[in-house]
This record gives sequence, C-alpha cells and structure tokens, in this order.
Amino acid sequence: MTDQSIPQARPRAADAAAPAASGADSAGGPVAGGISRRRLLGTAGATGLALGAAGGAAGYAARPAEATPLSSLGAGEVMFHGKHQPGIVQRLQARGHVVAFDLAAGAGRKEAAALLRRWSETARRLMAGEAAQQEDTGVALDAGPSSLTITFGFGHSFFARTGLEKQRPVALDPLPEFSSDRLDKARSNGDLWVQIGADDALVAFHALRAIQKDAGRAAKVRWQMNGFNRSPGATAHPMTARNLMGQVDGTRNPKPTDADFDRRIFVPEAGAQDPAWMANGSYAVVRRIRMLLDDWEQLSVTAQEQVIGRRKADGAPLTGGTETTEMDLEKTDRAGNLVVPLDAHARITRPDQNGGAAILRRPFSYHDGIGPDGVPDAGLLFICWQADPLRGFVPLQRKLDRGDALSRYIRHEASGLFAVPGGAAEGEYVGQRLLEG
Ligand SMILES: C=CC1=C(C)c2cc3[nH]c(cc4nc(cc5[nH]c(cc1n2)c(C)c5CCC(=O)O)C(CCC(=O)O)=C4C)c(C)c3C=C
Ligand SMILES: [Fe+2]
Repeated sequence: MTDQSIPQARPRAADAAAPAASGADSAGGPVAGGISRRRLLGTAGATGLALGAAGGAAGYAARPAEATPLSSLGAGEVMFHGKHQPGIVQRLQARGHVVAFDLAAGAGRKEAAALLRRWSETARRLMAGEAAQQEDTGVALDAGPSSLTITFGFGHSFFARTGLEKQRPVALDPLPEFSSDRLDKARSNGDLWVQIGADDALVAFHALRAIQKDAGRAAKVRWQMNGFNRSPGATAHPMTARNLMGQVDGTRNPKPTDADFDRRIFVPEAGAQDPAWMANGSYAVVRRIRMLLDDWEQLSVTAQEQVIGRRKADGAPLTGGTETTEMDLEKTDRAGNLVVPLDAHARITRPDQNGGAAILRRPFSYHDGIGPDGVPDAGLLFICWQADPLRGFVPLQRKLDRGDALSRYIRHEASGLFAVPGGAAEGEYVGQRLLEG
C-alpha cells in the first residue's frame, strides 16, 4: 500500500496536459526567439519560466511544438521555501545524490554564508524548473522539475571551521562506534552535506553539477554517492518501495498524519535542547550499508522471511494479514515457537521494543558496479530523519548490534550525521539564522 499521508509533489500550475499553443502565450505575445511562453515547458505558467542565465533567446526547458505534454512525473514541483526543508517528508524519488563538502582552507563563516546563499538560490530555481544561476550546463534543458528536492545540512566539523562552536547542537556529537561498523573515514561525515532527489536522472545530475559549481573555491567535495528508487508509475498500482534484497521496505515509517510525527522527526521551535537556529530542522543519519547479496540470495524465501519477520511477496507480517496488519509478537506455531523470531529485524526495530525510538527512513538503493571478484557493490544509502539521534538512530542501531538476524547480510561502510536546519522563509537562505545570528 502506498502511504498516502506522505506529501506528493504538486503538479505545476498550468495544466501539464494542455496542448502546446502556437503564437502567443496567455500573458500575450511570443517571447524572444519565437518560442511562446506556453511552449516553454508547457507548464511554466506565471512562475516556472526562466530564460537563460544571460537573458538569452532560448528558454529553459524549451520543447518542440509537436512534443507530447509533460507527464505528471516531469511536472511535479516541490516548494523550496517552507517550514521544513524539502526532501524529508516527500515520497521517495527515483534518483538521488548525496554529497559532502569540506570548507576550503581559509574559508570561514563569511564564505560559508555566501555559499549557503548561492546554494539556496540555485535550489529554489532548479526546484521550480528554472535554469541554474551560473552558466547552465543544459543537462536538464527539456525537463520539468521532476519533483526535485535539494536539502542542506551541517556536520560536526563545520562549527569549529567557522568559529561557531557555541552554536553546535549537542545532538551533533559523533555517533558512538557500533560493533557492525566497517567505516571508511574518507567517505564519512564532512563539514556540509547536500541531498538531491528527483524523479529524473538528468534533472538530479544537473542539480548535483550546479551545486558543485556553486561551491567554487569555498568548499571541495569530500565524498559523493548515488542512489535510486523505483520510478513512479513503474508498478501496476502504487505500493511501498522494495530494496535490493527484494523486501518491501518502509511499511512502518511514521506518517505525517501521526499525532507525534512532528515531535519525533522535527526539532521544536522552543526546545530546551537545541539552539534556536535548528527550530523546525531535523537530524539526518546517513549510512552506506552494503548488502552481501550473494549470501542473501542463497537463502530460501522462507529463510529470508524469518530474517525480517515479514512476507517477501507483500510485506505482511509472518503472523498474517496484509502489509498494514499489526504484527502479533506473541504468536506461536504448533510447535510452540514464535512465528516472528526473536532476532527478526522487523521485531527488534519496533519503537515499542526500543523505548519509543522512532526514525523516518528515506533511503536510496545504490549500485556502484561489480568487482573483479564478481561481487556487486550494492546496498542501501540509508538516510533517516529524527528530532534527536540519541532518541532515534542510536538506540535502534545499538539494539541491532546486539543481535539482528539481518546483520549477517549487511555491512555498514560509511556514516554521517548532519544538522539540517528548518526551511528558509521567502527571501532567506538555508542556515541564515545560524550564519548571521
Ligand atoms: C538503525 C536503524 C535501522 C537500520 C540501520 C536498518 C537497516 C535496514 N533495514 C532493512 C530492511 C527493513 N527494515 C524494516 C523495518 C525497520 N527498520 C528500522 C530501522 C533500521 N533498519 C525500523 C525502525 C523499522 C520499522 C520498525 C517498526 O516500526 O515496526 C523492514 C520491514 C518493513 C518496514 O517497516 O519498513 C525491512 C524490510 C534493510 C535491508 C536494512 C539495511 C540494508
Ligand atoms: Fe530496517
């Protein structure tokens, strides 16, 4: 079942299915180059239209007159400005990039503020389907915004680099070591973190490139990872995503309609624990978790289901029902054995087994090729969101460390923890309250 409480990107203002008009647009008259505004993207309406960086003749996302209208996939638009940053509560996108930057030697608070200002403007523009600020690469020229989201965060090391130690949230203290960690430091943490998601691969890459170019000499890439999810419309009916082990993954995610959703996922406006600049923000834990697929795929489906505690076909608990049926943790079979084993992943990660610990999981799968030994380097870019990692990821991962049946089939290879401030208001950039406060 799809989670209908997860906000979807809204279709763009003008009707995406409207036939491309010739001659004049609704606002009157052709635009430069003879391309009418309505023929630009067909969806640009009053808001989405942007001409090239130099105000040139060719509009962004121009398309030939005979083109079919954008499907809802290309037309999906997420707002940049808002209470929370985009890319947290929106449904999973088909493509993702995560990238961490370190500030360049000599770059401090002033350069960081200028960078966040540039990045925010780029994010705003690209998410609206407009061209980048700097000379645009043209990679996404024919596409709509495709539900693009760009999200910014700060790592622990950012605060010393910018003289802002007093503003560093306690919640950003480094994560403890876990026994299952096999972490590559070079691909972990970082001063700044950017998450990009879109339903189109070129739109996502275009955004990544623009963000990198904006960094200029202020910051350099520390690590970068690419991921994907199922494309919208690929299944006969909307349903919860599957991961590369084939499991339905995401069923029990908290929902924005849950009474305690905000309290669990977002930092409160007047909380005692967090600095004021983190109001309405969240903490992202990012883990590159490799799946040992050759081992996993040797298991029978029944054995795989025992590892998770849910049916592979439809994600229903082994105790019966459908995907959304509550799992019966006490149920035993005729021999008196628990139907959901004590070390089943879906049993031990439940909030009621962990003092209420809850996270919003919003991952991407990844595949970085097949090694010379024939082993795929594939798994999960596990990204989870919470108001406090010490009440979210940390207790859960500690529990998993103590005996998760899934741990034999996965390896945590990289890790990051980032403070993601609240959304920028109109005219503001992300992190302004920290950098100019
Ligand atoms: C520290 C937190 C978690 C890690 C790391 C993690 C890795 C991981 N999980 C799966 C597959 C599934 N996880 C499922 C449920 C689930 N997992 C976590 C936490 C971590 N998972 C939670 C909090 C939950 C929900 C528990 C609940 O509220 O009942 C499921 C079952 C379906 C679902 O609810 O999503 C699957 C499947 C993989 C493959 C993986 C690492 C690669
Ligand atoms: Fe899980």
